[in-house]
Amino acid sequence: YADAKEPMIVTRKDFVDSLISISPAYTQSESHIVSQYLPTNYFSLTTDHESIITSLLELSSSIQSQTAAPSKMITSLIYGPKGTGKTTLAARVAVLGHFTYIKVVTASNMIGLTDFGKIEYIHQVFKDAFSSSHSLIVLDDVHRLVEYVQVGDRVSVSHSLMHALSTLLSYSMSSGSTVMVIGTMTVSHRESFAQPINLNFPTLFTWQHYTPLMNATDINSFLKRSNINRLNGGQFSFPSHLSLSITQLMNALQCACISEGMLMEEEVDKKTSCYLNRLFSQTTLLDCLNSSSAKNEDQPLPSIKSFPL
Ligand SMILES: Nc1ncnc2c1ncn2[C@@H]1O[C@H](COP(=O)(O)OP(=O)(O)OP(=O)(O)O)[C@@H](O)[C@H]1O
Repeated sequence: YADAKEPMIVTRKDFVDSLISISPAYTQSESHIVSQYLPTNYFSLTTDHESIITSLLELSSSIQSQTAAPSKMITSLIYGPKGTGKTTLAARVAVLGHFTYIKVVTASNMIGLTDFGKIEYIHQVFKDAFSSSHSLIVLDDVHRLVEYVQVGDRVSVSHSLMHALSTLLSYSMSSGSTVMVIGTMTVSHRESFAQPINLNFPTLFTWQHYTPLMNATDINSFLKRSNINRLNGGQFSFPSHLSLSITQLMNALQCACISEGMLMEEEVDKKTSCYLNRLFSQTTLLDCLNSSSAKNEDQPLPSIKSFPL
C-alpha cells in the first residue's frame, strides 16, 4: 500500500461488513447441511430407515433432557450396504434434531492434511462441539477418515487416526453440554474393523443401526407414491426377488429414462409419459442394474439371465 496514491481510510461500514462476513470456523449452518447432504425430494425408503430416525431423535432428546453436568456424549453407528441412505439419514437427524452446533466430518474436508493435521482438525471439531449446548458430529464414511485401503487380502489403516478417534469417542468435558456423534460405515468395512488390531472399532459406538436394501415391497411403495408410477397409471410392479440400494434404484431409473431419450426429472415434472413397463423391459435397464451392482461388493445383483422379463 506504500505506493497507493490515496491514503487508505477504514470506515465504520468496513468494520460492520467484516463482522457480517465472519462465520465461526468450525460450524456449519443447517441450510448448508440440507443442501449438501439431503436430496431435494426426500422420501421414506423403508420402515427401518424411518425407525432409525425416530430412535436417533429420541436418543438426542433423552440426553438433552438429563441434567447435564458433566457433559454427555452419545455415539451411534449407522451401517448398511453401500448407497442405502446412511449419510442422508444422518443429515435428516441433523435437520430435525434442534442442534445448536452441527459438523459433518468427511474425508474431503481433510484433503491435503497430514495425519497429524487430521487429528488436530477432528479434535477441534470435538472441542467446538463441547463448547455448544447441544451438538451433533457426523463422522461420514469412517473408513475413509482413517484412510482404510484394501489391496487384495491386505488392509491398511492409519493407526494414529484410529487411536485418536477412539479416544475422542469417549471424550468428555465439564462444560455441561450434550453431544451426539453419528458415524456411517458400510457393512463390509464394519466387519473388517471389528478386529482387535483395529481396536474393535465399531463397538466404540454404543448404538448400532442397520440400513437395509429396499426390497420389492419398499420399491413398489416408493413407485406408488412417486410421479413416475402415477404417469404409468400405477401399473408397474417391481420383480419380487430383487433388492436394491436407493443409489442403484435411482441410477437404474435415470439410465433407463436416458436410454429412452428422456430426462427423468423433466418427464416427471412435465407429467409427460415415462412408462415404467416400457423402461423396465429394456435390456439397457438390466445393464444399468448390473453395472451399478458391479461397484457394490456388498450386494451383488442377479445376472441378467435370471431377471424375469
Ligand atoms: N430418503 C431418500 N430419499 C431420496 N433420495 C435419497 C434418500 N436417501 C438417499 N437418497 C439418495 O441416494 C443416494 C445415496 O444416499 P447416501 O449417500 O445417503 O447413501 P450412503 O449409504 O451414505 O452411501 P455410501 O455407502 O456410498 O456412503 C444419494 O444421492 C441420496 O441423495
